[in-house]
Amino acid sequence: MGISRTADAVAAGHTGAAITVEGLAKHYGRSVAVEDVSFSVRSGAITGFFGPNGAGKTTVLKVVSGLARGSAGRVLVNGRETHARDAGTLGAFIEPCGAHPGRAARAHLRSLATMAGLPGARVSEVLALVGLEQDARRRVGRYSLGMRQRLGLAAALLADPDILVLDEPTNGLDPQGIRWLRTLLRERADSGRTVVLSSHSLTEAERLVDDVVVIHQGRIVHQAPMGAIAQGGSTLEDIFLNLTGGEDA
Ligand SMILES: Nc1ncnc2c1ncn2[C@@H]1O[C@H](COP(=O)(O)OP(=O)(O)OP(=O)(O)O)[C@@H](O)[C@H]1O
Repeated sequence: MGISRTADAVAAGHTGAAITVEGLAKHYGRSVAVEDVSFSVRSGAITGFFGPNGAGKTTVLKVVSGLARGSAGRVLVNGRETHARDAGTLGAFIEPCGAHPGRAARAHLRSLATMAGLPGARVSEVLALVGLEQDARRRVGRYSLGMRQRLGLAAALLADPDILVLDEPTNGLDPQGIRWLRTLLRERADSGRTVVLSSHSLTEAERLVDDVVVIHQGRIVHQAPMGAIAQGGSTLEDIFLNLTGGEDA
């Protein structure tokens, strides 16, 4: 995993990593959500971001996606520090999906496409891609959890971005949906694009991710290629429980 880069290399320009997070902190008033978070994400790989409830995964993914601002530190996307990520560079799905419950999925996606300057035909493409064609005219408020996940994914995929950031994307998906998502994400990575996802389903994620980042109590406690973890005879769950103090669970 192309992890720590020197400050000089980063200052000199693009390090080759799709995402570099350096010394990121996020405070809510006096409460510290994450502190001194640094890691990087390889281009063309699937990176899994793991941690117990409240560890800081969503907070970091929001800042990485430009949906929230950090209190300190910086995030480089393709070597550039910018708060407004353009849709073709990075697409994110972090709940809530932002669709008005009274709106049809197709109308929601159409507005997003218009705002991003994308052709209307792309809406039908992503609806087909996520398997929501038949339900595209239904109100989002009547969607199941899995259908909302698929809609969120459709929105993230609209501009066919180089980098996909997904917060617990398998939540609510049925087994067919999980397999479909695994294939979709693997194909994207194999074609040189980048995926970052968080998940609590460690057994599931073990089959999918190339690189592992573990966050605990707002700080990064581990980063390694999945292959190295497996070679060491450990499972992702072993590593996770050891690092997050849950080995007695
Ligand atoms: N808007 C907010 N205001 C105040 N504190 C917040 C806010 N959002 C998150 N936090 C706090 O930041 C910390 C990290 O939360 P975050 O949602 O990033 O964790 P997480 O790892 O995604 O958790 P989970 O696995 O439960 O989704 C928690 O202590 C949470 O209470």
